[in-house]
Amino acid sequence: MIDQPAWPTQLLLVDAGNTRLKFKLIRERAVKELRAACGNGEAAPRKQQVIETILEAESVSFANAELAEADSSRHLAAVSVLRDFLADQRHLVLVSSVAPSAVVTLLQRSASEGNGVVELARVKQDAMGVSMRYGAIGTLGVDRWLGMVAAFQRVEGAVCVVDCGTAITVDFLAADGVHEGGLIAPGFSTSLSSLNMADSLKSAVRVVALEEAGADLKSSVNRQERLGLSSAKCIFHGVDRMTVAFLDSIFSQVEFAKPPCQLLITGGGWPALAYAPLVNYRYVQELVFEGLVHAWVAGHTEPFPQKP
Ligand SMILES: Nc1ncnc2c1ncn2[C@@H]1O[C@H](COP(=O)(O)OP(=O)(O)OP(=O)(O)O)[C@@H](O)[C@H]1O
Ligand SMILES: CC(C)(CO)[C@@H](O)C(=O)NCCC(=O)O
Ligand SMILES: [K+]
Repeated sequence: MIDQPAWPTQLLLVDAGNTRLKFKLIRERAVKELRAACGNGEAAPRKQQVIETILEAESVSFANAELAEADSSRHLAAVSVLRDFLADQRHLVLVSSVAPSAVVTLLQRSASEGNGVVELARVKQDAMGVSMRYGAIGTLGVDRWLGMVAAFQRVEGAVCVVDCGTAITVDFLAADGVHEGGLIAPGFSTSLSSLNMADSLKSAVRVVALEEAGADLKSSVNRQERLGLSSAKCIFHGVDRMTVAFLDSIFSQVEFAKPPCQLLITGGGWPALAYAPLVNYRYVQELVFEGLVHAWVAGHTEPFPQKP
């Protein structure tokens, strides 16, 4: 554990995923509220205050820079947005990253130009009520861990976290915070692109995806009985049914869990599925951001680059 840094003027939260980089800015006024809720910085934060501050924070929309693998010019485009944004502020950049380390290095470089510092979340075996049982703890994705941390602070009981992005990840925590285990499956777009399709077909599938997103709710045909009469529709419905069948298997595990278990869904891929499960759930688009703040306040982030 490290000494907690002084409270910054503003907090920039960064979720560097496999495909995209997501930012959320907690402005000065909200940081002050958070600080007050956390006492002198040593006490545990009032969890609800953290949640509300994150939910209310403006700016999710200001930069959702697309990251393309092996395309650092796009990384740079994202980072230049940060650079403009962070100039002359005493800011702290909290990062969750499962992206290549070059991404974090770029973030750090631009943050330091603006007199800011970067702290990286790292998976901890036992922290904030959550206990990991992964064999090699360093191999667990920090985004999954932060999602579990945030979910447990919200629910304070058994919970299943489903994160829909490049991958669909599933993690179950028991009521005592012990990680029972998880699943990693390809996300919707990942499954689509894993088929070796001609480029013309790829764009046809994209068009179908857009049409279906709107037509879905109106259609009288059960989603798990839909068939295609074109290559694009066959592919789209194939991947859709595979994804939904996978999710349904998770949801029935939650439904019949004993003792009962709550369901928290996160990730930008969920709304795109336009899918209503039969179990009760809550959708929180930015669970990773909540987890980041909890982890920082509790001293579970580390300066980047690490001090020698
Ligand atoms: N029509 C669709 N139906 C279902 N899912 C879709 C559809 N279109 C896009 N998606 C999913 O939405 C995801 C976008 O969500 P999100 O922004 O959380 O993920 P990401 O940023 O791509 O992933 P990561 O966090 O790993 O970088 C895409 O990866 C894709 O899997
Ligand atoms: C599974 C992803 C890609 C989801 O973003 C990420 O959490 C990750 O890279 N995880 C490492 C593998 C693991 O969690 O065991
Ligand atoms: K993600």
